[in-house]
Amino acid sequence: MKILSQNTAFGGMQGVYSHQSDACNCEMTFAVFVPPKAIHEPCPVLWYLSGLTCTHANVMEKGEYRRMASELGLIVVCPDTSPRGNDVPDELTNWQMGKGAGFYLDATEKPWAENYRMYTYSTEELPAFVSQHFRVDMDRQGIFGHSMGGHGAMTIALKNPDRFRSCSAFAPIVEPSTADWSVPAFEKYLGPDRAAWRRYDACALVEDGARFPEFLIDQGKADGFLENGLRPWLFEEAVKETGIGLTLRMHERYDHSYYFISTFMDDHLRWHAERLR
Ligand SMILES: N[C@@H](CCC(=O)N[C@@H](CS)C(=O)NCC(=O)O)C(=O)O
Repeated sequence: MKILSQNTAFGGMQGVYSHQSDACNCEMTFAVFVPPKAIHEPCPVLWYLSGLTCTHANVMEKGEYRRMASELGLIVVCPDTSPRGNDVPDELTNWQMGKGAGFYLDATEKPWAENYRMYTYSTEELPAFVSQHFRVDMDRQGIFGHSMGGHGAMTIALKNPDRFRSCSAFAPIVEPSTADWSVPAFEKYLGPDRAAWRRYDACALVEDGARFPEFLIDQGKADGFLENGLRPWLFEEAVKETGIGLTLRMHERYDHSYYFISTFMDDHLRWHAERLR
């Protein structure tokens, strides 16, 4: 593991690290915040998955999670959103595909399948690596994210209900297989057979029988992507009569940015901490 930076914050440590990833076939960077409590005992771990165009750094710099994570004793891990490097295929002029747009899936189509394996990376390789290098209590894991990362968090929780005790999302893409900004990417990563897309679609997973106890979703009503990209009401519809709990909060005037995310960050951290006790 390479240490790229470590800074003391709120009595804990915000670090940025990199390692060679077998899943993505490239070097991957990630951020870990370790609260002071982890000096004495293993702490619960919360995975934050970011949205389109992001790296590990956006939430680290603008998410404002450290004070509350420190207080609650939560380790927060923030992976990158895609493979990186000069050898990794990309669409340079398209921010919804390629680098910064991994969609937390394992691509099956050329030329993407060589590197774009963010599902395996975020659910297997990175957790194994983090558990080796940090004092994490892997029996207490939660997952959350924003937009494309909200989609990642919800689909990963639905597919791994025994591993995660809590899940929440800021402005998630709840049905990427029908949303404007993800259909072209799914076609390229997964091919034309839409049956294969359902494993990476929260609404479809629920329709197909996947279950998770409950979700918290916050959504801004002034979010420009609400109508065509995000559409949380589709998930509200999908969970009806399934036993899945949903707290969906729609907020007047808030947009899609980190001003919105940081406003509700404390609520999400508390939501997770209560379920990771
Ligand atoms: N680049 C896009 C916006 C992409 C965008 O809003 N990305 C969100 C996630 S979906 C984000 O977190 N951006 C980085 C940031 O705000 O720091 C545009 O021009 O419309």
